[in-house]
Amino acid sequence: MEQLRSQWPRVAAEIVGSSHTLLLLDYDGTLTRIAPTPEQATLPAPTRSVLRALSRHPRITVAVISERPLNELRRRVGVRNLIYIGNHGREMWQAGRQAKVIVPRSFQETVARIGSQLASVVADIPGALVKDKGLSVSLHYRLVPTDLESHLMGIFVRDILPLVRSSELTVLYGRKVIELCPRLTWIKGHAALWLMKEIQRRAVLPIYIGDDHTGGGAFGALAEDITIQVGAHVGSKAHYYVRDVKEVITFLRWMAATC
Ligand SMILES: O=P(O)(O)OC[C@H]1O[C@H](O[C@H]2O[C@H](CO)[C@@H](O)[C@H](O)[C@H]2O)[C@H](O)[C@@H](O)[C@@H]1O
Repeated sequence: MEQLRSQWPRVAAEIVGSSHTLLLLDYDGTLTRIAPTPEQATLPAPTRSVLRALSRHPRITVAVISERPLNELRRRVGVRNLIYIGNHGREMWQAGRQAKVIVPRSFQETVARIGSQLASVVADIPGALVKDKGLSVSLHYRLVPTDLESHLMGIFVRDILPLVRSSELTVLYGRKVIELCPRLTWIKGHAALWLMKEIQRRAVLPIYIGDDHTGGGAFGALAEDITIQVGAHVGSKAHYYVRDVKEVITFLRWMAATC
């Protein structure tokens, strides 16, 4: 993985020379800085402005792709005419319409059942936060005191992991978050490929920018394209990295002004 800045002339020429760009952007850790709680990760107004400018650009299609639920994502970003993909790629909003990957009802019932069990076993651990996202559930531990983290993990491994292993769910480990979601062969990468097909009427250059730590991202699926990791994460499948969210916004401003 190389620093984007070190390869900039080549990458910039590829982008400027393309007839249409599909820009896929994660939300947390990419458009917003990581905050102590999910609620606090609000989108700064200048970032919303650059997304709005990009959304009106005739040669750029923008999709925000997140592990958050679709409705919450749309509310947080608040820019019309973007494509939104939520819940690990399983909920989509495009051209004013919602599409969903079919997830059997039994899977959703399992998410609810194990999610409520999870909430009850971590209830006494200060800072532990369980978020029911409909098609998935997250256990956030960013605010759990460091000396209690291994206790929390112990409870998770003892009480929850066996339930997950004997169910249709799987576990993803993210940035101070553990995600339980249906074990389906449809993740962010598949949603990205589906989107590329959808807009294939033009020659499309995909650019994916994300801070993926879970392995559920789209870097692997877009191996031929421009993939940019936020932060030099070891083991990332991205081709390039930028240092932080600030560099992402600089890149987006450049695209809005130059393409
Ligand atoms: O797919 P993404 O948009 O990158 O979402 C990944 C996770 O983002 C959120 O959690 C992360 O950001 C929070 C706010 O900055 C932070 O408090 C938390 O520690 C991070 O893990 C979101 O709440 C999760 O559901 C997503 O999986």
